[in-house]
Amino acid sequence: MATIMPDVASSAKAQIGGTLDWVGMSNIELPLTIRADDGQPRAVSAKVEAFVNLPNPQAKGIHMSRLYLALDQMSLAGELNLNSLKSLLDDFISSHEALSDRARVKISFDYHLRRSSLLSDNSGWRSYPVTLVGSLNQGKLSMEMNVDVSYSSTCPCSAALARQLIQDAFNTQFGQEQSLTPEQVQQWLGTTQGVVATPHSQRSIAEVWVKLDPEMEELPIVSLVDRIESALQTPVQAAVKREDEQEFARLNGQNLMFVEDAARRLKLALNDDTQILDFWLRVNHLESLHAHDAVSVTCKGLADGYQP
Ligand SMILES: Nc1nc2c(ncn2[C@@H]2O[C@H](COP(=O)(O)OP(=O)(O)OP(=O)(O)O)[C@@H](O)[C@H]2O)c(=O)[nH]1
Repeated sequence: MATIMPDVASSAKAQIGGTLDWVGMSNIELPLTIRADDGQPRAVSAKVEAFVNLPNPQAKGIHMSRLYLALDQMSLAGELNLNSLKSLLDDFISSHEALSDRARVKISFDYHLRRSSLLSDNSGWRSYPVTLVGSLNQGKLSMEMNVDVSYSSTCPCSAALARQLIQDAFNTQFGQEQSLTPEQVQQWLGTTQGVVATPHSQRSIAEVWVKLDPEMEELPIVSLVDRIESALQTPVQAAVKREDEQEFARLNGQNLMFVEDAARRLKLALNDDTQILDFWLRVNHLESLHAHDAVSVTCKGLADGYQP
């Protein structure tokens, strides 16, 4: 005869009563197959947080194994897309009938994309940290996605100061010359005395959160990364030959950016996308001039939307 095991989650009362906003698990290890908007199913190694609420102040606890098994089933069932996320949240609630009326899941993974070189006929992998957050609140579904994009930012102030030093060096070198030829100047410009100072650039990170239309079927990872990179113009590169490096230098010189400029570029680009219901973004310039970072934060500005 099977032993009857005690089940305190169902039978015991809470020692101290009180409603709880979220109860669940974090750092759940989960292999998943993601299908984003490039149509290519891709295996990722995800870390997951899963929660339900506990509105009954006397209920001892939730059933953690049920949340875990619903996630496990999703991982085995096929590709993760917005529909499977919705069913997962429904499972969280239905497996906690009479206990919970809200559910939340957060799935974090790195998504690799092939990126073409700037000029040469090459391509390589770039990795983008992605987080999906789905929540179900008394039947109301909300889907959010975050992607972090690395790029290069060259300081406009530093560029102007460097140009002034170059002008000064030109005056010192040629100020007394009566007959200066273009060849002389061109030759001089190709030396380190000619370009006597260079502006500083920094590795920069745009953290972008978007609210997705729950009716959407595909995860818009690729279109969001493309939109962000094309607004910034200087994404970190994968495969780089000399012609690509020279083009990168040109793009940096033609897209000088303070942290304010980068945030405004992204705001404009995201406002243009009708699939994005709301957004919040933070750009971080990991300065090379000083040890602290320059940061700017903005959002779409909806009254009931993301707040800065
Ligand atoms: N609720 C809760 N469970 C925890 C916690 N830490 C570990 N667990 C364990 O999670 C395990 C799974 O819980 P349940 O889902 O209730 O497991 P179960 O009773 O076998 O499953 P059901 O019969 O479906 O309820 C239990 O063995 C708990 O001890 C905690 O802080 N809260």
